Amino acid sequence: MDTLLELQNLTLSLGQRQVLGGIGLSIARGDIHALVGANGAGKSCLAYAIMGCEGYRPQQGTILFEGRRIDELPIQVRARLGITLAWQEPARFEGLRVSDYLHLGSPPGDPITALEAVGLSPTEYLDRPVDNTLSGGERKRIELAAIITMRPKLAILDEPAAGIDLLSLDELVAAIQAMQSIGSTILLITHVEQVAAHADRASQLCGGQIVCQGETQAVIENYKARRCRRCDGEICRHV
Ligand SMILES: Nc1ncnc2c1ncn2[C@@H]1O[C@H](COP(=O)(O)OP(=O)(O)OP(=O)(O)O)[C@@H](O)[C@H]1O
Repeated sequence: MDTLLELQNLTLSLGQRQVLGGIGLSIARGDIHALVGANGAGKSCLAYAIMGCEGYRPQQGTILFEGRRIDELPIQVRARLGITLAWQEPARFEGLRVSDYLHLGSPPGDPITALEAVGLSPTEYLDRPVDNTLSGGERKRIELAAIITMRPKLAILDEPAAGIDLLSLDELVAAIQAMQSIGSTILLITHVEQVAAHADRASQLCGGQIVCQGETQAVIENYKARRCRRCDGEICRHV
């Protein structure tokens, strides 16, 4: 396997609370890897730790990206190496138009193709401001379009389906697959089975620990059946 990202024994405490406890995870280059788990399982914290967000530096463990240790590197260096994160709450930029936003940093991809990939009409959206005059779902799609234009090596998507209407979930999946087809590897954090089901592999998180990983459907079934190693093989108390 050509491993893009490898986490070894990653442990993160915030204040008195341990939110990640000895995470081991490998993600293959080119894969969509789904991360599932109940509210509070630690999915977003893991995303922030990989991205290098302020305040989320692990106390223990190693993060390897393309075989290079990155856990001591600041967020902007990790971004330059090709890691990007789409936050659970999509960004607002008062005064910035969608076309400016999609051209920020002169990304390699074409903003028009990217907007079409997320199901938004370029003629209708390019001149609109990226502020609260857009719905949450529209901002979420525009953020995904920005990632498509960036062509990162690793895109971490935190709940990309949040705020996306049920009928548009297939379009969201198509946009994620478009990212994959242009070479990005995707860590896909989602509660929506219809979206997670399209991943190549998956991991299940409970209480800051990976309790199951492997073939996507098997992990989803394990999660839905509430099987959880951490909860002593009993019904998971956290689902
Ligand atoms: N800055 C912080 N300080 C203290 N505790 C935090 C902080 N951020 C998150 N936590 C706690 O860490 C745990 C994991 O939170 P996280 O946001 O990673 O969960 P999640 O799996 O993404 O949940 P959800 O599905 O609800 O988004 C939670 O118990 C949360 O309250």
